[in-house]
Amino acid sequence: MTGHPESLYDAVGGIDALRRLSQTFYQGVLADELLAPVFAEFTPTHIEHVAVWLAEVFGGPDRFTTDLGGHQTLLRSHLGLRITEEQRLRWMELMSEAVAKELPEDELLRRRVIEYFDWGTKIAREVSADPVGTDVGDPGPTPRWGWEGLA
Ligand code: HEM
Repeated sequence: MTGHPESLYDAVGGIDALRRLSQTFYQGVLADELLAPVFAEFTPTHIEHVAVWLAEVFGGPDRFTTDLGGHQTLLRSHLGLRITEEQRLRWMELMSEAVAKELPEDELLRRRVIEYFDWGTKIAREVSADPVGTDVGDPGPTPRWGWEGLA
């Protein structure tokens, strides 16, 4: 796309920007009374794992697939959480605030990133209704999200 780097990963500023985004987001989550209980098992590795996942989704290195178990592991992490729509919307609100704080002031870029989160949180919520240990099957490769949305 004219004037933009090819991938959303490069446009946001690479892994360091995604780490800052994830860090800021989790600060908000852990201070939030609706979401903090959902993240009772939180450990600081979450921050890095979310950044590595987002890097892959946005067209950067595929380290979540090669080192962290890939798409299936990501889905499994959400089993049993029983995420409500209210919690999903709060998640979106806190992530939107983190995007506004940490990502470049590029309207299209921010819109595409938020669209990904809206799509992804709906899947997380759906998966979370099934109990821990449910066979999630083969979900295929990690989804990729670009300037036109889902690739
Ligand atoms: C696009 C949306 C989402 C993405 C990209 C995402 C990403 C991730 C990743 C990468 C992990 C694994 C962390 C690790 O291995 O340490 C994880 C775990 C988790 N996610 Fe999400 N997530 C999303 C939506 C949500 C939503 C909507 C909720 C709840 C409101 C949620 C709650 C959790 C919790 C509680 C865990 C930790 C599970 C555990 O303790 O193992 N996620 N998520």
